[in-house]
This record gives sequence, C-alpha cells and structure tokens, in this order.
Amino acid sequence: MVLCALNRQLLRSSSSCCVFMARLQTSSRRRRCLYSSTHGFNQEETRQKLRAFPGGSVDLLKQDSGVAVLTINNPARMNAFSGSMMVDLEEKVSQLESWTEGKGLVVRGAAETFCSGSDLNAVRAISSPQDGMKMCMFMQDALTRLLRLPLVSVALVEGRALGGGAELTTACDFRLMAPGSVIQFVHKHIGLVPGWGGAARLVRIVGSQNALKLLGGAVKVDPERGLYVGLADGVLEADGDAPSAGTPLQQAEDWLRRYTEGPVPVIQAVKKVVLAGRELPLLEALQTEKEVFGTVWGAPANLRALASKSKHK
Ligand SMILES: CCC(=O)SCCNC(=O)CCNC(=O)[C@H](O)C(C)(C)COP(=O)(O)OP(=O)(O)OC[C@H]1O[C@@H](n2cnc3c(N)ncnc32)[C@H](O)[C@@H]1OP(=O)(O)O
Repeated sequence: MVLCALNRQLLRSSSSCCVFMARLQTSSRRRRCLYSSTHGFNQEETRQKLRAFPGGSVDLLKQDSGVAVLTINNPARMNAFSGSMMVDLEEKVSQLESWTEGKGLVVRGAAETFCSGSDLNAVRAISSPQDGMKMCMFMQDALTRLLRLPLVSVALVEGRALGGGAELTTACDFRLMAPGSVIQFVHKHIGLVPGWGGAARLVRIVGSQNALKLLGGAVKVDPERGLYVGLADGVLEADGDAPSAGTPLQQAEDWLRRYTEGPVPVIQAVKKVVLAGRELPLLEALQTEKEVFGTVWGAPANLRALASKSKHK
C-alpha cells in the first residue's frame, strides 16, 4: 500500500516535473504567461493598455561573452517604469528566453541609479483595482520569467531601488550594491504592498522575519544592512578607492564571471537545478535534477573534462 502511494506520488511528480522541464527548455516560442483568461487576464489587451503610458525604454545588449546587460532607462524620472517600459521589459525577457548562447545577465539602471518603481503618473491614471490587478499580473509574469531564465543574473544597484525597483532586484539571482546605494520597499508609505512578486521572493531571500521588518518598516537597506540581512551578495568598490576595479558595470561583470565561466550547457544546467530546488517540492526537484543531469552526463564538456584527468586542488 505504501509502495502504491509512493508510485502514485512519483507518477504525479514525474508529470509535473515534465511540465517544469518543458518550461525550462530554451525555445524560440514565446513562453506561456503565468496568468490566463481563467484569472480574468488577457496579456495582449494589457499590453495595449500599458502602451498608453509611454516614456523611457528597457534596453538589452547581448554580448559575445554570453553575458547580457539589461538597462532600465528613464533617467528623467529616476528610471521609473512607464507602461511602455513594462511591455519593453516583457519583450526583452522573451528575447532572453530564446538566447541559446546566454550564461549571465546584469540588470541595472541608467545614469547611476537603479529604478524608482512604477511611474507614479501612470499609477495615478490606472488606480482602479481592476487595472491595477492587470498591471500586477503582467509584471508578476515578466519578473517570474526573468528569475526563471537559465542565466545567472545579478542586479547592479546604484543610487536608489525603490518600490517596484526594489521588487525588480529580487527577480535576479544576486544583488550587488554600490557604496551609497539604497534598496527600499517603500510600498507601505504609499498605502500599498508589493504586487510584482517582490514579497514572495523577498521572503525566500531573507526569510520571513527579515522580510516583515523590511516591508513593515519600509526600511532603507544600505550595503551594510543588505549584507547583514542577506539581501546583498556583495558591495562594489567606491569610485576612486580602487580605480583598477573599473566602472560599476565592469565590477559587476567581473563578479559574475566566477559563475558564468565555462560551457553554456553546464552553466544553464546549474541554474536549472537550483531553480528546481528553489521552486519545487523535493520529489519534483529530484526528478528535474535527474532530467537535467541527463543532459550533461556524457555530453562534450563532461567527456572533455574526463579526458583531461583534471585535479581539483
Ligand atoms: C510597484 C509600486 C511602486 O513602485 S510605487 C512607486 C514607488 N516609488 C516612489 O514613490 C518614488 C518617489 N520618488 C522619490 O522618492 C524621489 O523622486 C527619489 C527617487 C528619492 C529621487 O529624489 P531626488 O533625487 O530628490 O529627485 P527628484 O525627486 O527631483 O526626482 C527627479 C524627477 O524624477 C521624478 N520621479 C522620481 N521617481 C518617480 C516615480 N516613481 N514616478 C514618476 N516620477 C518620478 C520626480 O518627480 C522628478 O521629476 P520632475 O523633475 O519634478 O519632473
């Protein structure tokens, strides 16, 4: 009886694992949205509505190194997200989903500041709960897919990351903070809670006690506090302190290199198994790990390494 139950559980987890694997597969097809008409959501209709609030852009630079740079670009508004930038972001995530040569991603803001959240002018204009929910579903989808990319991602935080900007940092695998920078979930101050998935992700990054403190107190997280609570994974050198360290972007790319050095299939496989462990119940995560393992075992990088008799001193 116990065996039957275990078999049933394995069968169930094996089918949901296949779904997860299918989602992880890099393909040129647009990914299925997190929300659908059953949730009262129509992605295309929401895209059109958001485009009615123009300004700024989200720019993507894919480099030969396999590391892309995604820039939130609306400096006149401290890189606040206009509606059209939300659409831009979702489109850039789609492009990254089909980037077969990709290994890493740096997400940053233009003009030495990260992002001041959603554009308050757009927020005022779409303040009806229905429209707010649609924007929320659209951004949850875009940011969930950003975090699920088979790339190792880092948010390079210079200046301020406020509100939705703070939420965006949590959609990356790592956060690097420049001296003087601040991550602040200011939502409470404007009568809101995170809606772009930032609370769910924050709890997973810093634990529920710290998340409650950061959200409930709208606490300003500077680099020191960021390291202390585990929100920041590193702090950049100050300009002038170590000129050889390079610009903040160069420093972020150098920091990321330790995780992106190596063959594309191996780096992508590392991200996939960690993602499975992060998102799935244990049995399903194990199944996914097995599937991913099968893609690297006996593959060229594995055979080359075995032939070279490498030592790990
Ligand atoms: C998902 C939920 C959300 O994200 S709700 C949005 C949460 N964000 C905010 O409330 C940020 C509000 N802005 C601020 O606190 C300040 O502008 C910050 C970012 C600290 C910068 O201050 P400071 O250096 O003095 O510059 P400033 O205030 O003069 O700003 C320069 C121009 O940028 C604009 N700006 C800034 N943030 C936004 C925003 N989120 N939406 C729309 N516009 C924004 C300011 O209004 C200012 O514009 P202008 O020069 O007065 O035309």
